[in-house]
Amino acid sequence: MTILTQSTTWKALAAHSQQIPHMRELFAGDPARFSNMSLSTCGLFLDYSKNRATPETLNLLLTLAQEAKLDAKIKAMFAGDIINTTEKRAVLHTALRSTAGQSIIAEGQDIVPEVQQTLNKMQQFVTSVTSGQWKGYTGKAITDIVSIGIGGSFLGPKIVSQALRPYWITGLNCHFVANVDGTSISEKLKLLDPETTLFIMSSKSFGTQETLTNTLTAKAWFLAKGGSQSDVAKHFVAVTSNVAKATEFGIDAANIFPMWDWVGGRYSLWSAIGLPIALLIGMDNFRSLLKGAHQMDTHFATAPLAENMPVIMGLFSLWYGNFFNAQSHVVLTYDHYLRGLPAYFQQLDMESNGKSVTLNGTHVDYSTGPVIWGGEGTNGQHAYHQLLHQGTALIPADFIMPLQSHNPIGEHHDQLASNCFGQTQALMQGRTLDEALAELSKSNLSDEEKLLIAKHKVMPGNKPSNTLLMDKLTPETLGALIALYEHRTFVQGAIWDINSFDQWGVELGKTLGNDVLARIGADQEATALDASSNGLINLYRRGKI
Ligand SMILES: O=P(O)(O)OC[C@H]1O[C@](O)(CO)[C@@H](O)[C@@H]1O
Repeated sequence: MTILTQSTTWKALAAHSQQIPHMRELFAGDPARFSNMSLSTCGLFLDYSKNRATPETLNLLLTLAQEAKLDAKIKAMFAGDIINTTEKRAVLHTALRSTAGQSIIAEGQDIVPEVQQTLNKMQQFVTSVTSGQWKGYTGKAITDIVSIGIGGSFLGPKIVSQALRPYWITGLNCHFVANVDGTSISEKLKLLDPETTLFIMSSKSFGTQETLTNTLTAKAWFLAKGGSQSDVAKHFVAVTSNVAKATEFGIDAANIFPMWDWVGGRYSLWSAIGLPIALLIGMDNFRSLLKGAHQMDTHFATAPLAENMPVIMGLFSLWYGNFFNAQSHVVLTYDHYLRGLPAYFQQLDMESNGKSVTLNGTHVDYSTGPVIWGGEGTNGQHAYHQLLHQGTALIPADFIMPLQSHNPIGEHHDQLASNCFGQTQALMQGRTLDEALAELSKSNLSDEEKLLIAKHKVMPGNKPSNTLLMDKLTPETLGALIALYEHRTFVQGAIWDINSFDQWGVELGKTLGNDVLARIGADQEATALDASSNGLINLYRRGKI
């Protein structure tokens, strides 16, 4: 048994979870529930009133957070303590959006100056490329960027660039390659001209198979299409913390942008890993993205727990996972530009909190990170929302929507908003048997048929959701929104007493993958592994079933 589940507060929460009235009743009993249970900060508005919660719920959850020393853990992260204990690293993505005058110490050194220097190096590079001063090997300006990276070195740049499409002011095109599947890079290369294409190789470790292989393919393509070895420096740059490996690989030292051990891959879009974003939206907009995140950092570090947006969201997610057996959490973006955000939050949360031992190695006796999934509204309403409304699983939902559209055409945005709010209402209130029968009262069905159909139309309701709104999707509000989810993930990991900043689970697959690769290329058929793995490898070697 862990200390957490033995605590009086945990037991009180378990008992309390059985006593919460249906949300319909909670709303009926408190006309001020919306204003009492909403919060506004950093350009974001959070309505958390549609949760299974009374004031007692919040008190208990906040007590749980205090007992887990959440306050002290937040301070430790911002102070650069070694909170990633298994990798012996500080966790300082917040330093990437710090302001020039701040001083943040990691491993005995103030890291703010090098963060600022890197931003300046990015600025010079962005100016040089976007002004046309940076020339390709035939003297032409760059028109296309290809970002090669995977995981945190891919999702952040890709999804933020997609989200900030209205801010693409530089005229460049950007393409992203992550998967080692040769189709991915081949389809991109077909569209490109080597004379005007610049590759950014993004890999913190400079050791990731997919990224190395894709970069080698890109380089071979460049050389085959007319570029020479001495031209490579004009077309390949890298972002990495492993400068030695990058130079050994052939990237000019002057074209390497630094990364640091104290930035986790899934928290790295704010570093030079965000270079593709900056090349599309310009450095001023990139700095606004950082500013929005910094505002959320300040809020997270200073607001009382009861008024702290990441804390409230983290606590409610834990509430459903630990006390209502919710196994997944859905993120529903009512904005086409934000369609990629669920995938981004999926990596952020699942790679961070997909853990099952506490910091001291004890096996947890409670659920940790849920499955994060989702998509854009209204599309999902015609697909998986059915299960949200009437399925047997409890799936808490976050609805995210800007009040103003970048494309205000006719009634589109009013319809979008009405669907978003209508969904949260339907999830909360559901439909009773009497209501379903009343709806059928004028039909020609027999009473027996009416009752049967009505039973199928019953929706239990009481399904929790948060609604997050912003005036408009801007670099600043997006920065705040992403930082909000980063900190929400931290809050849960801190209470569960797990390390949210390592990812040992992905290592075994990588190691075995390399072993399988050697067996695929070996002289003889595979015999040494389990029967299934041998069988699959040998089928693959034969190339047909
Ligand atoms: O930037 P790198 O070192 O190539 O790593 C890519 C990704 O691989 C992972 O280690 C997991 O596969 C992620 O955490 C990381 O973002």
